[in-house]
Amino acid sequence: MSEQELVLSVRHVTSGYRDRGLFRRGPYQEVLRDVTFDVRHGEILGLVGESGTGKSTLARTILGIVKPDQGQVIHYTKRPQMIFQDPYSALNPAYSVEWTLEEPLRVYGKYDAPERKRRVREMLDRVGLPEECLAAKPAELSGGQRQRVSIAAALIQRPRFLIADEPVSALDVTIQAQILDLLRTLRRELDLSYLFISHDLNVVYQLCDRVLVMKEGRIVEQGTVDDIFDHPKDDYTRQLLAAAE
Ligand SMILES: Nc1ncnc2c1ncn2[C@@H]1O[C@H](COP(=O)(O)OP(=O)(O)OP(=O)(O)O)[C@@H](O)[C@H]1O
Repeated sequence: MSEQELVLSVRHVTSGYRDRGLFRRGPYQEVLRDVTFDVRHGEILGLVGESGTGKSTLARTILGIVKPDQGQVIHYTKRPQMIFQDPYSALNPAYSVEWTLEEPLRVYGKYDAPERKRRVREMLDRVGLPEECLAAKPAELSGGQRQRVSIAAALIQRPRFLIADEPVSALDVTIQAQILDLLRTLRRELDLSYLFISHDLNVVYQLCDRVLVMKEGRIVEQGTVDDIFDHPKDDYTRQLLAAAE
């Protein structure tokens, strides 16, 4: 696969934490073990595995928050942005939606005020929110609206690659379906790629093109959604599928 077709390569990455315990000097805990995969241009790559297996640690390692002890993380596009399960973690409760969406552009410094306002309104429209939301604070919005705002905040700097860590897990099923639809539409319209982290295999089946299965910090199986769901090769994948039925 040529480099133009990739947005990210993770090569033999081993990483973990040193900051446990008293005075953050606890023993080193290895979390990721020899992790290798690519994210291809335009794809939605699912990452599944039980709680505590290292999915969020992988996201942090891709973002550079956790440094790999071995191996390499190679970005072929702008740095990815993140969407989280709880949009509150991405949205400052004290500020309006307009402020939240405009701030990264203000920091970036390239656009004047009218252009920033135009971009904010365009992004709000793309994520399916009315202009009345601009003045609202996060607490005044529904869970689904808040997740739309955090998606807009992630996209306002026009990244090519998004990491979504359980982005629909806190939403009820109808709203989940709307947000999954939005993510599909945005991928098409903005030519995005996603790493989509979820413990919900049903959601992964609906949304993803390919899937990574992680167990105890290792990728035990990867393949297309059809491969993984219809012809799982690894025992652990079979167990996860059986548990989800
Ligand atoms: N900041 C941290 N410092 C030390 N250890 C951590 C830190 N964050 C996570 N860990 C440990 O790393 C391991 C993997 O956690 P991680 O959050 O990556 O798993 P996960 O697969 O995302 O789980 P979940 O699905 O519950 O979010 C766990 O044992 C966890 O306790």
